Amino acid sequence: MPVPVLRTAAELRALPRRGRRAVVMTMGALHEGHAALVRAARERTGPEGQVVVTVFVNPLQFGAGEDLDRYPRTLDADLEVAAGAGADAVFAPPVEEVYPGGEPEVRISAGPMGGRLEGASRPGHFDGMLTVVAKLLHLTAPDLALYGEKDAQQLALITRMVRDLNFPVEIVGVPTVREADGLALSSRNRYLSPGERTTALALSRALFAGRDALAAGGGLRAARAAAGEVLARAAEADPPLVLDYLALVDPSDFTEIGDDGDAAGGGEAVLAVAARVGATRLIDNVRLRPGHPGGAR
Ligand SMILES: Nc1ncnc2c1ncn2[C@@H]1O[C@H](COP(=O)(O)OP(=O)(O)OP(=O)(O)O)[C@@H](O)[C@H]1O
Ligand SMILES: CC(C)(CO)[C@@H](O)C(=O)[O-]
Ligand code: BAL
Repeated sequence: MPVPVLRTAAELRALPRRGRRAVVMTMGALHEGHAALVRAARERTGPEGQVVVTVFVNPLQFGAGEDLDRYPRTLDADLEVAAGAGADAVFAPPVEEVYPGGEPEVRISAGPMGGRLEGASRPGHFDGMLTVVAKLLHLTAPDLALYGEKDAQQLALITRMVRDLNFPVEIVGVPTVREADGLALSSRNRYLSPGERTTALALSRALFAGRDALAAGGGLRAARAAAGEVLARAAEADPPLVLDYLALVDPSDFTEIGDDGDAAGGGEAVLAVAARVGATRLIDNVRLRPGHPGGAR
């Protein structure tokens, strides 16, 4: 069944509420990772509930020189993926509908966590991201909202915003969906040539090497070193991987964990990587659990 496409805030307000409402926010170019979020939303609302998918490429979270203009826009295909995964409606507004006053002067500040890691590499990104997430939460008024763990710092910041600013919504994280060879699904993967894709596999391989080193009893220092070795080899590949960061961080606030330090939050850590292959910038991460069998999940 085709899924209704709502273009304006007024159309969204006119959508009758039914049971618990879940929202899955995306920038479009939907793939199986997005479909997993929609299916997880459906499971949580039950058949009597309602799942709304938003498709909006948010200019505010792109920096100068980033890929705002070439970001893939594939609404017809997105509607099929959303419907196939169980969405009830897609909200795909034009920019003027989300930013009726033009570029906003008042924005959400992502605070100290927003300046770390991804925030250090993409200044202003998380302020822009949280500002649009706040707007989309107001517009869609959901009971719950689901986000992927692939964008772990984004998920941590949204969770923090909702707590700090008393948004009446439950935030749910969904595990990263990967290709059979480990590459995390990402809309930006479609920029990769076959050779670039082969090099890009080093991101997930590095993280898995880190997880395996931890499972073998090496501790967090060995985990990071093992990941670093994989990335160093990929830097010599053709085309090369250009590392932005490899970091071990505390999942609650994304502060870096020293080599011998314990992570706060029950000793868990996130091993996160960002790198460029050709003109494409990719990120990935795994959760590490020192002391747990397998070292991770
Ligand atoms: N492989 C994945 N597994 C689970 N969730 C994902 C995956 N990829 C993206 N998501 C989630 O889907 C939501 C929308 O993300 P977005 O539209 O930016 O897709 P993306 O694939 O991350 O794109 P990009 O390549 O631009 O980063 C976010 O909550 C994001 O974390
Ligand atoms: C959450 C989001 C839809 C806000 O534009 C975006 O950052 C994304 O797709 O992850
Ligand atoms: N998936 C995160 C959104 C962004 O890269 O802008």
